Amino acid sequence: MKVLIAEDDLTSRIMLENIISRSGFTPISVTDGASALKAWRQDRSISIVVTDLNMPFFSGIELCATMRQESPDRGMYSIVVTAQDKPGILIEALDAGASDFVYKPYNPAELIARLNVARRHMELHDKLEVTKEQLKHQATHDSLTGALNRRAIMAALDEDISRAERNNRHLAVAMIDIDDFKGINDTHGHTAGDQVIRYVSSTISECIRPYDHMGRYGGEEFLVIAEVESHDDASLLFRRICRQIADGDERRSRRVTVSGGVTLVPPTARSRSADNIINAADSLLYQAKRSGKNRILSDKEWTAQASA
Ligand SMILES: Nc1nc2c(ncn2[C@@H]2O[C@H](COP(=O)(O)OP(=O)(O)OP(=O)(O)O)[C@@H](O)[C@H]2O)c(=O)[nH]1
Repeated sequence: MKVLIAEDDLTSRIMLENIISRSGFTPISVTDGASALKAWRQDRSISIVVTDLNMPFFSGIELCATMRQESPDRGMYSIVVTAQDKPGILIEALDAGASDFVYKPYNPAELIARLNVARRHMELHDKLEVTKEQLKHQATHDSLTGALNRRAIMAALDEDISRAERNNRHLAVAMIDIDDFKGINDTHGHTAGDQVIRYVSSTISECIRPYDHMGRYGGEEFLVIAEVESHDDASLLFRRICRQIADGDERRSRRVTVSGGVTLVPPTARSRSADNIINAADSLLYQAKRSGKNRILSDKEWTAQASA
């Protein structure tokens, strides 16, 4: 764990460096508050700061206050060290954002004990951050496939519609459903059904680009949002997905196929809401199922078929 030392006095700085490295930390030394702030901004792995109070240009209290104001959520533990015994200085430092305060001359053992408190504090903070990330992931991802869950893919759809409008881009939105999935469950069991869901999910994500989105919309239904150039571009992409799912895994005793409906959202279609887009993709999916399955039908293809 790195400890940033801000101390203008050479003797005090060397003493701090010794104590800090003997306690198993990695010391990083600077000689004034402004350099300390710069180092802290540049290196996000610095979480503990030991600072002198009076330094040229920028005091230890100003340093603690600025760090707190700039990054209130960043894990940080700051210890102000001073020989100054001005009444109220301890309260002033703690109120400004310092975590601890030590008077000089200090007992090295006491400073080490305080650094160990800082270490425990930061370890707990890091564990909480990991748990927070895990909970965020669980809240937005489907546990079977690891894909975005319904709430998250719908949120992505809203964001993608706005971004596509802003950037004058076309979006293709597809609803994809596994064919005869009930039969797979009934014949091969629920676990085999789950494997098929995972296979379809991973195949779709392999076929789209990193900035496109896909999520599990329902049991065996997936919503895919891709940025495309045109109708033809969209048809090409979803035909490839459909083919890849049907042909991609030759080890399967039973061929897995999907059907889908893909609707193109041009940048000018400002009035189209997410619900409206989902309904359009859903009714094209219904037509794809009715017209024989193992196909993904776009609105252009459907219009052409209907008027033929
Ligand atoms: N194994 C498994 N099955 C699921 C899951 N979620 C939904 N299902 C099943 O998916 C099946 C969906 O069947 P249907 O809606 O009748 O559709 P289908 O058999 O695919 O028929 P078509 O859509 O017309 O091709 C149901 O039997 C559900 O129980 C899941 O997480 N795991």
